[in-house]
Formats: sequence, C-alpha cells, structure tokens
Amino acid sequence: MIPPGAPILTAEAMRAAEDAHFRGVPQLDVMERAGAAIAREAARFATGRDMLVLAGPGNNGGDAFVAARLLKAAGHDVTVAAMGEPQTPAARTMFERWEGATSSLYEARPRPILIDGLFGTGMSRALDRGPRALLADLAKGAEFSLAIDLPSGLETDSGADYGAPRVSATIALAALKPAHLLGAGLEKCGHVLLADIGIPVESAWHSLARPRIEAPGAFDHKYSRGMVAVIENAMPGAARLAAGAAASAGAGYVMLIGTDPASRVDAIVRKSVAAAEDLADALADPRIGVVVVGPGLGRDRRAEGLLKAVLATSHPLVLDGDALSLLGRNAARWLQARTAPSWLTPHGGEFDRLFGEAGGSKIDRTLAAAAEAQATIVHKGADTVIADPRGAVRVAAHASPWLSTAGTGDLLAGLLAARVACGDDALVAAETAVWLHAAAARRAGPAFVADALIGQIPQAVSECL
Ligand SMILES: NC(=O)C1=CN([C@@H]2O[C@H](COP(=O)(O)OP(=O)(O)OC[C@H]3O[C@@H](n4cnc5c(N)ncnc54)[C@H](OP(=O)(O)O)[C@@H]3O)[C@@H](O)[C@H]2O)[C@@H](O)CC1
Ligand SMILES: Nc1ncnc2c1ncn2[C@@H]1O[C@H](COP(=O)(O)OP(=O)(O)O)[C@@H](O)[C@H]1O
Ligand SMILES: [K+]
Repeated sequence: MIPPGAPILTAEAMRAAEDAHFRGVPQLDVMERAGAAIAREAARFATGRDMLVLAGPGNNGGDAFVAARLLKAAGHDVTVAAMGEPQTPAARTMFERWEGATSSLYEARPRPILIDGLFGTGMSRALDRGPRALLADLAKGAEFSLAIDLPSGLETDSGADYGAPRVSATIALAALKPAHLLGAGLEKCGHVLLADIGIPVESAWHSLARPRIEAPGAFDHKYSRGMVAVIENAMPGAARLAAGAAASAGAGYVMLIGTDPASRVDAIVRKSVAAAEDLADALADPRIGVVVVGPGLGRDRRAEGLLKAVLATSHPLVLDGDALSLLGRNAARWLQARTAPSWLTPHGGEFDRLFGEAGGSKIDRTLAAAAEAQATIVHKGADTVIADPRGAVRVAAHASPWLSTAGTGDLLAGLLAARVACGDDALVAAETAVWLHAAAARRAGPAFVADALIGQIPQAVSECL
C-alpha cells in the first residue's frame, strides 16, 4: 500500500531537488519521464477501458498532457478536460504537444478510468466548491482512478484535506510526500506507487521498512540477550501485556516489579516492592537493560513516587501511558537531566499533553518534540511517526485499524523495550517495535483482543530473521 523504506520529501524539498536536477537535465525530459510512468501504470490498470484525463494549470497538468498523449498513441480512447490555461512553460509545451481535443473541466463526464492531474505539490489553497464537487463525482463515477503525484486537494506536507477525491491509486513522483502517509491522505491516496523519474532524492525521512533482527548467537545467554523491567501498579493487566510482549520479542529476561505483580507467563519473573521507596533497590540490578514505566501506572501519589524512583535510575527508559501524562509539559526537563536514553510512546492525546497542540504537520511536531526532549518519540496512531533528536523520521501507515483496541499501546511499549534490551540502535529499536506490532496485528486478523497479539509476535519476528 505504501512503498517501504522510500524517501519522503516536503513540497519545498521536492522543488529544491527538482531545481538542482534541472541544472543538468532539461525539465521537459523529466516531465516526459513522469508522464511515461503515469501512462504505464494507467495502461496496466485500464485493461482497455476508456479514459478521462484531468489537467490542471501547473506542472501536474503538464504531466497529465504527456500521459494523455502517450496513452492515445498506444491506442487507448482518451479524452482530456482542463482547468484553466497552462501557467508554466513546461505545462504549456506539453499542452501544445497534445494533439487531441481539450474540453473544460465543467464539461467532463465520468469515464471508467480517471487520471487526476489537476494539482500536485503546488496546491496552495482549498479547492473551490465547484471543482471539488466535480472531481468527487468524476472519481466516484470511475471504475479506477489514478492520481498524479497526489489526489488533487491534499495538502502536501500535512495530509490535510482541502477537497481531495478518494482515488484507487496514486503515483508518487520521485519521492513520497508526507500527504501519502499522514492524516486524510491515508484514506484518499489508495495504493501508493513510486515512480523513479531520474531525480536523485536524499532524505532523512522514510516510510517504515521491514527491519532485520539478529537471531541469538551460539554463546548468548539470558542476560546477554537483554533484561527488561516493567513497573506494575494501578492496572496490572497493562504491565502484564507489556511484559508479555517484551518476552516474545527477543528479550532474554523480563521482570515485573510492583506491589502484587502477577503474570500469566511463568517465565516472567515477579518482584514485589511494598512501597515506592523500595523500588530503587529492585532496580539497582545493573543487568537491567531498560525499564518500561507507564502502562497502567495510574496517576496518584504512589504512581508519582514510582515514576520518580525510575527517573532517578541510570537505566534507559521506555515511557508510555500514565508516565507521559504525569510528566506533562515537564517531560523535557526531567529527561534532559538524565544521561541514559529515553523513548516516549504517546498517542495523540498524550502527545498534546506533553508538547502542546501547535506546530505544523505530525512530522514537524514529532521532530520538534524529539529535539526538545532529546528522546526518540513514537507518536502513535493510524499514521505513526517516529522521530529522533538527530532529525531522522520514519512513518508507518496502514497498520490494521483493528489495533484501535485497549491494550495494544502497552504491547508496543513492551516490544520497544525488548528491542532496546537486545541492543538495537535507538531509532532501529523504535522502527522494529512498530513494524512487529503491525505484523502481529496483520497476522491476528479481525476483532482480536490485545492479549492475542502476544502469541503472534514470534511469527512476526520470524519474518525479520
Ligand atoms: N517541476 C517540474 O518540472 C516537475 C514537476 N512535476 C509535477 O509538477 C507538480 C507540481 O507542479 P506545480 O508546482 O506547477 O504545481 P501544481 O501542483 O501543478 O499546481 C499549481 C497550479 O495550481 C494552482 N492552484 C493551486 N491550488 C489551487 C486551488 N486550490 N484552486 C485552483 N488553482 C490552484 C496554482 O495557482 P496559484 O497558486 O499560482 O494561483 C498553479 O497554477 C508535481 O506535483 C508533479 O506532478 C513532475 O512533472 C516532475 C517535474
Ligand atoms: N486506526 C488505527 N490504525 C492503525 N493503528 C492504530 C489505530 N488505532 C490505534 N492504533 C495503534 O494501536 C496502539 C494504541 O495505543 P494506545 O492508544 O496507547 O492504547 P492503550 O493505551 O489502550 O494500550 C498504537 O500503537 C496505535 O498506533
Ligand atoms: K493530482
């Protein structure tokens, strides 16, 4: 649905890459290549059905005229409807090279195949009501619709919906754009394909790819494979889920620490601490590779005491759920005072409580949060954004929506801790955890209970060996 491990560029970064490339390669050649890629995909899906190509006033329209010309030359029945006169030199040239008729968008009637080349990365404002309704009708009336670069009406950098139709597939040119993976874009783009049009692309932002996991070596033992401690408190089930996930994702040793820690897995070691003050002793074990705090922690005085005891250790931390809510706007101050690394796994509400609601796209906000907290952030949701303080971003889209059930976030915290304990690099641990989470959900099918995901994790791991 989204090409894995593909670079993501904002509209501005894409323009900069294009401009650099056009110093050596004529723009018209690049547009020909873009049009050829679109024509190739359209022909593949069309299987001989009649086509309607929509061309806007900018270079997205230029691509559309190229595709129309090539498809017609290949024998397809193609009609073109345009919105306004071409406004760029390249689009004008491609309009002139198109030898068929061009009607107004307002005269267009649905045809089985729709190619949407109205607007791409140059969309600068919401679509007017007229074209928006027309475009929606033409897309609904088509049996298959293909958007050039983006469905027209999606804001490139945020995925905000300014009136875009829902299309069957989108062919991203040169690089993914944030809108292919974020917000409304998730539902509007359909299957996303990536076309190489010769423009070299470099980016610190990528779509999530399947990670590699190392199997234990011949001489590994439970401690060398990594030890995870999970703090249990107000809602023990949440801590149990995190511990179970950690034990199934490669950790060598998992310990549940709390007043009455219980586990359904006998291999998970339970350690009782009567009061928050005793936690420091329980955590003094230098073999502990990472502590998970937050799942089911609660937010009362005792929970606060437990969290402070955890923060006072020198262990790497995975902070989730109630730990995030307790830290609130003070999170960065607390974390900067520590020397060991931290991972924060907020859902949208927790993220707002930690870092406020302002600040651009989900990617921009997560990057700013990672820099502020000097931590790796996994900003969860249907579009999960991982960011680290060095500016790296990974976006995971199209995980199973059945994950929207209580307890799945606790599991993710446990998965992440296992990967940290196993020695993964900070970003890789987050990528691997998010990937395993989605893979376990894919394997679990519909309507699962969070507990059932734990049994799927080893199979998800096996896909990465
Ligand atoms: N550079 C290249 O050679 C290559 C670029 N490539 C292709 O170019 C695309 C980017 O092209 P682009 O920058 O020309 O912008 P594009 O998306 O066509 O739209 C701009 C036009 O739309 C107008 N407009 C905007 N919003 C509007 C609205 N709501 N309602 C009405 N009008 C609106 C806007 O008007 P203005 O804002 O100026 O008033 C302007 O006229 C990119 O996605 C890819 O497909 C590839 O071929 C590779 C080579
Ligand atoms: N619609 C959805 N599509 C894909 N993943 C989702 C969706 N809704 C939730 N998730 C994932 O499920 C998990 C839910 O976490 P969270 O809200 O913390 O749940 P809990 O606190 O109950 O464990 C996150 O990993 C999130 O990314
Ligand atoms: K488009």
